[in-house]
Amino acid sequence: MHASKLPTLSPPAISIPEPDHLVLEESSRGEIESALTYGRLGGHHPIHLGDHLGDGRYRIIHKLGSGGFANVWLCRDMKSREITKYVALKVLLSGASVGDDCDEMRVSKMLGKLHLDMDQEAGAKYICLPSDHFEIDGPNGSHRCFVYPVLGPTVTAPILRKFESPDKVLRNICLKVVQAIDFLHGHGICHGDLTPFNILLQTSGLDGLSEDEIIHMLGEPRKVRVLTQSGENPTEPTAPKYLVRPVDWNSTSIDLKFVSDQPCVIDLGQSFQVTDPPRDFALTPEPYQSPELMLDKALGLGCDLWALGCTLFEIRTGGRLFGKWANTDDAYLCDMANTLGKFPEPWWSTTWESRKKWYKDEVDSQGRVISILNDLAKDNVVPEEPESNRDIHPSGSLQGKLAQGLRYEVGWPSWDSFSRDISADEIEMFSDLLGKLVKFDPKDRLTAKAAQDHEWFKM
Ligand SMILES: Nc1ncnc2c1ncn2[C@@H]1O[C@H](COP(=O)(O)OP(=O)(O)OP(=O)(O)O)[C@@H](O)[C@H]1O
Repeated sequence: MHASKLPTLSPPAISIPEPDHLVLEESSRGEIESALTYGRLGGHHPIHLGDHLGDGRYRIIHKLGSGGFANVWLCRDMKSREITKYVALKVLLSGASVGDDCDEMRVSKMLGKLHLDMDQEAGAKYICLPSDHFEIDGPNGSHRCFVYPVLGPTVTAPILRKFESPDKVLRNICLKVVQAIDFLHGHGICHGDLTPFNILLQTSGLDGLSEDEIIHMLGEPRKVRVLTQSGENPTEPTAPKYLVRPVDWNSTSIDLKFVSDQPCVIDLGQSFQVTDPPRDFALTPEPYQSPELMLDKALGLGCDLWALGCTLFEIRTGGRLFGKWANTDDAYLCDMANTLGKFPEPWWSTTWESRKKWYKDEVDSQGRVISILNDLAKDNVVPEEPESNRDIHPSGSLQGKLAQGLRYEVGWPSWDSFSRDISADEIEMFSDLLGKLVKFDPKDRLTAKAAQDHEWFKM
């Protein structure tokens, strides 16, 4: 799910304290979950370490992540008696748990109807589907809960360092993501929110470890106290005593031997049957939106294929394909035009109304768009070092973007980076694949099935 779909929360039916009286003892930049998401109807369920959910079956032992709609907890499955077993439990905001249609279960239901033998389906093992679901009632409303396998982080610098051949590993991860999307598309399902943030690496070997071993490996959960404005502990049950900071996979003390090189595509909350696209839908974040989605609000498998191109680029290089510095639709569209050329009609002359602010109507002798203003429209990429790939390819092209090489950087709270060049051969092959996925006309885009046979994957 994505934050643009944040549900409007209904006004409280009972008298509860105003939500803005809660603060965190310390908060950090970019933190999604805040104290304000508690203490109100529609908000999060107050959860503490050691709590049991799902009729006592799932015991909370750490937090794995938080998004715009949910917190995801690492739990021990107490039903498993022989060996310890761990699961990821996604607990939705109660405001996101309304309605008959249950987003997270929709794909499982669609696939269930097809009576598939999932072991026989190549891409099925790279899709994260819930194994169980239930509902809990609490002081902030009812919350849908979904049980998933425990996954690890997205690809990051420290993870890459642990692999002997990171380039090969990254290409393999990309292939499996393509297989996962092919699996969905083959069964008429559009993912609807494909981004690199929704590609996590699988874990292995966690089951059987003791809780102490798990905590030792992931780091002791960090608690941040929730306080009232006057600095007191909140007394009402609508707020937890503390929030838990999610596992920091970039921390140097985490043992990455449990993180595999197999990806898994998560967050199928926006997925839909191609034959029945939703009328009211949430948009994928801008960097992954296709031009037809941005300009015509047209949704379909083609949007997934465009997002797939952007996602593969980002996995392989650690950088954004379109709009690295952009923060408006125009800036994203300009970067697409700089990289891919003039848009087809009617987009160029009519639909993209502000285009004339940035580009002339005609293109130059090499088919490149001609900028009117240099600021926004100009490409973000400045070639630096001579005698490298950067000088061979114009920066306003897919090759030019790939010529910047692999640049993975981890920001707050731990800093780390991992960088290296991408060979000229690979730039040629990969830009060919990307160019076929990010075609302007969705009908011209390479299907996920055909993409798997591309020579880039055979390097
Ligand atoms: N199965 C899992 N195993 C481990 N961590 C997970 C798992 N599923 C989700 N996470 C972590 O929890 C975070 C939030 O999950 P998810 O994206 O499903 O929630 P959301 O509220 O729907 O998010 P968004 O606002 O990004 O749409 C993820 O970014 C990821 O870090």
